[in-house]
Amino acid sequence: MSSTSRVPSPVLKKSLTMALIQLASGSDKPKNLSHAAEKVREAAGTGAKLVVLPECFNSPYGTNYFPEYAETLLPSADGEASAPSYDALSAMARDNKVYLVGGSIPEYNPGTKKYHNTSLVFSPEGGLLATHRKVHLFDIDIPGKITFRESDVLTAGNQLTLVDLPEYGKIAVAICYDVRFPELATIAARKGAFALIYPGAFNLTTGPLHWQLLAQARAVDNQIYVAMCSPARDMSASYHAYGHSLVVDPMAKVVSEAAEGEEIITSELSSDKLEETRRNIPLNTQRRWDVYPDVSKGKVQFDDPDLPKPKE
Ligand SMILES: O=C(O)CCC(=O)C(=O)O
Repeated sequence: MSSTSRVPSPVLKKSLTMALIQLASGSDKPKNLSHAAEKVREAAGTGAKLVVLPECFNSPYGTNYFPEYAETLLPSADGEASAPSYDALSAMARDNKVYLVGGSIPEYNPGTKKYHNTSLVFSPEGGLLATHRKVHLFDIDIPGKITFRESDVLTAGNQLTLVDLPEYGKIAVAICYDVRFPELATIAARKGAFALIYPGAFNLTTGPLHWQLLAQARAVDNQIYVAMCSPARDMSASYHAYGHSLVVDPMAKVVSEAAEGEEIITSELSSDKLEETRRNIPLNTQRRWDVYPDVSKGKVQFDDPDLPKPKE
């Protein structure tokens, strides 16, 4: 007979207002940081307690830019870490008393001499809660349309990232191309995440086809919220981001969506919607572990020892 053991449901302890900032960034890093700070203040002013910035919010997006814009989050052998974006993000979270998923920034690790695409998550007190290095690098080649090889410059991260927001519950944070890998999302959901948050920067080829589809797919598979936060589109930049930051609910309905330009979108995440979805479509009690394995069992890496830790 079937084996239908339950997996724990994601817990959202109380309603949470989340804001995604579809930020317009350029080539001037200090300006990008001060502009992000203004927009985080504006987002917090709407009542948002969780604020999300896009992938590479402090720099233009492109392999040629990563080394120039990279910051050292880990101290180098001969000195301190130099991370203006870390300090700016920490201040944005603290000044506005919000949880902040700081999009992503190019990171240089002086110990390994490797570059990463790294997301930093801060508490309302400004403390670092988590660091996610993009696990799946964006290497694609669609002839005549888009060729991109992050792996020419970047090294992939080695862990799944779950972040506990004590008053609310757990979120999972991953970056852009990571959304294409359903295992990561399913493991996070089975470990109790109520939302998957992806700072991302899709393009004008794959964006119209896959951006919303992937967000809805991860939501419908896992019956949790999914948020994808893009940079604003800038047709004068070398990379044209798709935009359309969006939030999808556990029924896979798009509950808020931006257009292409700079915009803040907010959504209310509710435990009622999570519970209602799971009550109405009870996948959670219908899984057949006797027919296929549970991907969340077995070795899952959550604690890459090489990751930057909070500054003292
Ligand atoms: O998966 C895609 O089509 C786009 C991914 C991407 O732009 C990224 O990982 O930065």
